[in-house]
Amino acid sequence: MSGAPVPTTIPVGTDYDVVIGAGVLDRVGDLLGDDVERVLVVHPPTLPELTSRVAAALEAQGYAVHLAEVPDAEAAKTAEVAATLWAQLGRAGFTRTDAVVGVGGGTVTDLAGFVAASWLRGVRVVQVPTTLLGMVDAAVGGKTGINTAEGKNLVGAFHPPAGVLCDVDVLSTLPGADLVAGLAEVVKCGFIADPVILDLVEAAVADDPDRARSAANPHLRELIERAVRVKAEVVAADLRESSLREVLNYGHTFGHAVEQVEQFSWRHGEAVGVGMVYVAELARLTGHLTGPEGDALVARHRSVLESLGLPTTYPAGRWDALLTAMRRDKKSRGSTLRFVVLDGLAEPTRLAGPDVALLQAAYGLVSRHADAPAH
Ligand SMILES: NC(=O)c1ccc[n+]([C@@H]2O[C@H](COP(=O)([O-])OP(=O)(O)OC[C@H]3O[C@@H](n4cnc5c(N)ncnc54)[C@H](O)[C@@H]3O)[C@@H](O)[C@H]2O)c1
Ligand SMILES: O=C(O)C(=O)C[C@@H](O)[C@H](O)[C@H](O)COP(=O)(O)O
Ligand SMILES: [Zn+2]
Repeated sequence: MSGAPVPTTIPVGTDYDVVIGAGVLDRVGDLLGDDVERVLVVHPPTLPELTSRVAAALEAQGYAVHLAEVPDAEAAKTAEVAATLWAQLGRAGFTRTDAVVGVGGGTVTDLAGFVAASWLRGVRVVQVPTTLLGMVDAAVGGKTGINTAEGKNLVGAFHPPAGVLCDVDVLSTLPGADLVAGLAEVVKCGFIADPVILDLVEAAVADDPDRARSAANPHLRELIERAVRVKAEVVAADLRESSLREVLNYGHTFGHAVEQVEQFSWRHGEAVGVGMVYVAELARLTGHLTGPEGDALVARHRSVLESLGLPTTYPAGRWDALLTAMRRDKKSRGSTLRFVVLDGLAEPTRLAGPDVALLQAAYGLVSRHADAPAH
């Protein structure tokens, strides 16, 4: 894969840096800060080599490394798994000057961040995302959490990391479907804030569609950096999602509901893909996107996502379950559902309390094609 030799450092306000580079994995200890003795490295079973490299780099710098293997993917984000990590931290005597390192995709960094946020009411966490989605989104910004039986990320904390280390070389082993799922969050940043992202994705697809959906995408490094800059700017201004940060939730009200209804058999990025089409249709139905320009923007959602192989439709017949799940969205206020919608390209705004008939009509527009991909 391509990658400039010089790492890029993107500051998140004055709090911490996101370091993006090729072959930078061994620098993990540099992000830990002072006084750390013990480090809990949280990792999935799928990444033995990367985990060993991180552990060896930390040991070489004198840290006492404790490995914590957790179940792969969404199965990691449970209270039971968090409890096993708290027990391990307790047995090993982790103090407030010790730290957690998350090595893996967004599921691992969400879990590791939450355990760090809750242990002794907060210890340092350094995130080492190994998926595209983790690099551009999950590991950055300090939203940490786990799921409950009732829904996605319902328990968690805002706990910014001490640093984020993105080694783009590790993406070469990422399965294609996971790379594409990460591109969904990149595309999200294009629609809400940085349209150059959409231009770059479309250019890569026009040039070579297969390569565009892989770690060999010639614009991948720039796409990662642009998406991280979008996220960094937003979370630096509004860590706790009092207002602005909600824009990063574009497509997630419906997307999280799909994940829940499908019992996590859809990847997060896939669900967010169809969620963005849903909310684009909702914006048209509620008069936020109007005229030929509005129509073109909705069509652009479908075309860019489909060109990457992301789902833009969802089967009919699941409305009641979807609506129940959407009501648990964190943007809801009492019984009022709230959505992030676009007034135009890179012009996000909020839609509060739309008529349920319009919500269902938007579902009709994403479900009318009975050709949703099998999962
Ligand atoms: N906290 C946030 O702000 C935030 C933002 C976006 C998403 N998320 C969360 O992130 C999660 C999704 O993250 P994800 O898409 O990274 O999924 P994931 O963590 O499940 O990883 C996807 C798969 O890739 C494998 N993998 C990881 N790195 C690899 C590598 N380098 N080579 C080969 N295989 C590798 C994993 O083992 C897993 O099977 C969801 O739970 C979502 O809610 C959180
Ligand atoms: O960072 C944010 O803020 C986001 O909303 C980014 C999302 O991509 C991410 O999936 C996040 O975990 C969703 O958070 P939630 O508050 O809706 O659970
Ligand atoms: Zn997301």
